[in-house]
Amino acid sequence: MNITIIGAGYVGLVTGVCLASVNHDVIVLDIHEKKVDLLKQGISPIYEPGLEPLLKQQLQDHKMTFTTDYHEACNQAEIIILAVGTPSKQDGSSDLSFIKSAAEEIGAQLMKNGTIIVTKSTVPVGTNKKIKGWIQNRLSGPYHFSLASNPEFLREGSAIHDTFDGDRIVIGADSQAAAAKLEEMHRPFNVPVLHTSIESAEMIKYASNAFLATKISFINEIANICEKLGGNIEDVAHGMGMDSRIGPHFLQAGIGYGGSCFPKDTNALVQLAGDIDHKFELLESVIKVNAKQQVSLVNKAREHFGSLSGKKAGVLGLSFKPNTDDIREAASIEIVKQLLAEGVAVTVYDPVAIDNARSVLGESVSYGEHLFDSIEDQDMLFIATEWEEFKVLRLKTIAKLMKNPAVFDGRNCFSLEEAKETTVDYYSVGRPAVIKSSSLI
Ligand SMILES: NC(=O)c1ccc[n+]([C@@H]2O[C@H](COP(=O)([O-])OP(=O)(O)OC[C@H]3O[C@@H](n4cnc5c(N)ncnc54)[C@H](O)[C@@H]3O)[C@@H](O)[C@H]2O)c1
Ligand SMILES: O=c1ccn([C@@H]2O[C@H](COP(=O)(O)OP(=O)(O)O[C@H]3O[C@H](CO)[C@@H](O)[C@H](O)[C@H]3O)[C@@H](O)[C@H]2O)c(=O)[nH]1
Repeated sequence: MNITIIGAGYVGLVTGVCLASVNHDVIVLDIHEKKVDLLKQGISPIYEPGLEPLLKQQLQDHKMTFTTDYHEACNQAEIIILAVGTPSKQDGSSDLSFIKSAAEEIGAQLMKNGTIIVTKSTVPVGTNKKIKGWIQNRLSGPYHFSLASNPEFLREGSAIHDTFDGDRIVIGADSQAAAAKLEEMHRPFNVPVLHTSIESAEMIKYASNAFLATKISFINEIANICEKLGGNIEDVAHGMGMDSRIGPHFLQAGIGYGGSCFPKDTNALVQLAGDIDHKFELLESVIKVNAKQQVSLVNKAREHFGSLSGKKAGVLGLSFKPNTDDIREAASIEIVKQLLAEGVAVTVYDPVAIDNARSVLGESVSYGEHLFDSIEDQDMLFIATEWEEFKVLRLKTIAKLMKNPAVFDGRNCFSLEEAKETTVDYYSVGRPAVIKSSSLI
């Protein structure tokens, strides 16, 4: 099939590469010229395991092209997939300006009947109706087109795997023919397909993200209670997860959820409910708990040291999760900002996210070239992302390198047994702190 994707961000790029690799002919359009130039050379502007080799292969096989020209992208397409960003506005609601401008451009370029316009971007319930209007307003003739909502569920860091091995594909189309065509497009992925109305498809995306965020805030609250009452959150989560009605996933306590989706989509759903005078109290609490959790490690450090002013801290991990260079809404950035506000000199390290972090943190911190640069001679060490290369470090190595070995582990990378065998004062999440008697004197 001839498929066009509008937006060469995370979703557009991964979707495009995967569709091309199962033999569709894919054009990806973006308005960002530099990005398109890089992509034409087979260079991925994002770090995503497995993406670049697959991209290069599709270019070599002539299954994929990149452009900034809407006419070239849209006039022959059977299916046009909208994958532009839908960031948060100041009030938390979804900014649909990129969707609107892309829809208007598509409308102006439609020159035949039967094109299916698919929304993959995460958009509030009712947006597809608006998209229809925006396209219709720009049509140059009486062309018929179909609309569908086909939300994306990939996770950064495992995006290729999630596309080929996802749990479900949701299709909400305005006609049976469009629904059948989209099912055919996805068939090579061999993932179960659910057909719904457009509105249900739009809501499935928000409800899924909100539910997962709720699981995370819930387990983080249980972790906070464990810290005060006793109990080990790892055992508690394991025991809860053994109940098949609860399930073992998304019960990893930590320093809160970040990324480009959960924070944005939970806020957008609260706003969407508010628009119809429904106060979504549960989700409001989930968001509040998450904000509190993001600064919980620094609170522990303050309690440990008294004042943090004039001290030196290393921060390991800047991306919002491992295997990505994305730092959008990452807890690490909140931690760094708070440390800086308290007069701490901060050295950060991340295997792939340093360049992105530099654009946000500028010269306010030092950047380690090697992870040891963030450990050596520091008074305290924060672990904000559970990168594999941090997990294979040993606490006794960390203890030797640090000035005052106090570790604040936001991702429970080390066992309490290991912490007990070293000179490190070790704080983690939802587990008892391991404080050495010498540090209490
Ligand atoms: N990132 C994820 O893991 C993920 C997963 C599922 C769903 N989503 C949703 O998918 C959508 C896209 O997310 P993303 O992370 O890929 O966004 P992104 O910000 O990484 O990329 C969006 C791209 O769209 C381009 N763009 C903006 N306006 C355009 C226009 N008028 N015409 C053409 N291109 C335009 C931008 O230049 C950018 O390259 C969002 O709604 C997001 O919520 C994201
Ligand atoms: O048990 C857990 C699981 C995750 N997280 C945190 O939650 C955030 C999000 O993680 P994850 O969901 O793995 O990454 P995303 O790439 O943001 O993916 C989410 O957001 C995407 C965009 O909407 C959806 O497509 C995916 O299905 C959904 O999982 C990260 O900060 C994680 O550290 C936890 O703290 N504990």
